[in-house]
Amino acid sequence: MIATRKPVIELRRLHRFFGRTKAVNDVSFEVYPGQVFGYIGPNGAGKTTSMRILATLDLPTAGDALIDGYSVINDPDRVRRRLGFMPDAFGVYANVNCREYLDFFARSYGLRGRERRLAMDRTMEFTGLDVLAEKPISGLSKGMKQRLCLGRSMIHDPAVMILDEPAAGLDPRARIELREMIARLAKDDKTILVSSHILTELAEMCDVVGIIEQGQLLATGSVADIQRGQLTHSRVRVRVLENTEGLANWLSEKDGYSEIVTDGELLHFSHVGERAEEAILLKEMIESGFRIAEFGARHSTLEDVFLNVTKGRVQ
Ligand SMILES: Nc1ncnc2c1ncn2[C@@H]1O[C@H](COP(=O)(O)OP(=O)(O)OP(=O)(O)O)[C@@H](O)[C@H]1O
Repeated sequence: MIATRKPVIELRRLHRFFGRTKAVNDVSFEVYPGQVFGYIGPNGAGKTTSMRILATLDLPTAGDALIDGYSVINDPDRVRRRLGFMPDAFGVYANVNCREYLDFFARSYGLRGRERRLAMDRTMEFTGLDVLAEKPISGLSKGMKQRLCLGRSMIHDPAVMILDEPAAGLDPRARIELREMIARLAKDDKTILVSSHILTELAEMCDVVGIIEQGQLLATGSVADIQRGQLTHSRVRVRVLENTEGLANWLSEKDGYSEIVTDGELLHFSHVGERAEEAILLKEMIESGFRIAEFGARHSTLEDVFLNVTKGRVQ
């Protein structure tokens, strides 16, 4: 389905260096219409830098980034019209209420008359800010401020939205609401690039994720693909009706099983490999005459996968 379509967001061998810091170092990926792409990496990985280049707020040292086929270097105006950028930190003016704030951006995008009123109504309704229209921004909660910032980035109804760590600092309810808003935007056929340093925060809402560290993309694909590409780390717990020590000795002669510990009827061990190997192991245990009453494994979580892919390097 995707292969025949043109990408809406495209990074082509993007580089951005600040002195000796390689903030973005040869990053390429594509995002297709209607996709939500999760851009995940630890602090300082290069997410904001690449997003700012896409938003035409900075220029690459080398390479290019395209929105709907238009280059951020050669066609920044066309890029801006098609794109809404929600920065990780945004400034607000004192003594301005929500309606005035959004109206300011609507005017900045050149919306006039009925078109502007419709854009305001649509945005206020979408973000749930209609009930808070007259409230001064200074009195808004963090979650409401994020809604306002999302509203500001969608006021001109862009096809592409770039959201830089929108969930940072939000409480669980605000996070869920944000996730629902992103899902609604995706359903409206927006193409979305959303960043976070927490994989689990994005896993559910993204079709594809890209993991970046030290300016380099380490992995891209669906969360399931990335998980599959990793060897599973699991801690296995077996309850055997007798001869636990015998089972421990039997297991210690096999490759790939470590940290073997016995505790009465229980045997614990670690396994690094493919999950299917555990099913084969269980079958072999039974065939070797061990009376297995329980067999359970705790597999690595998404967070573990993220930690495995990245090395925690900073520059
Ligand atoms: N204007 C700048 N001048 C010098 N170095 C910069 C500049 N902007 C970013 N950097 C450096 O580039 C690297 C990448 O930073 P960037 O803000 O893109 O990371 P990030 O993945 O968005 O991190 P965070 O999650 O902390 O926002 C960091 O080492 C940062 O210090």
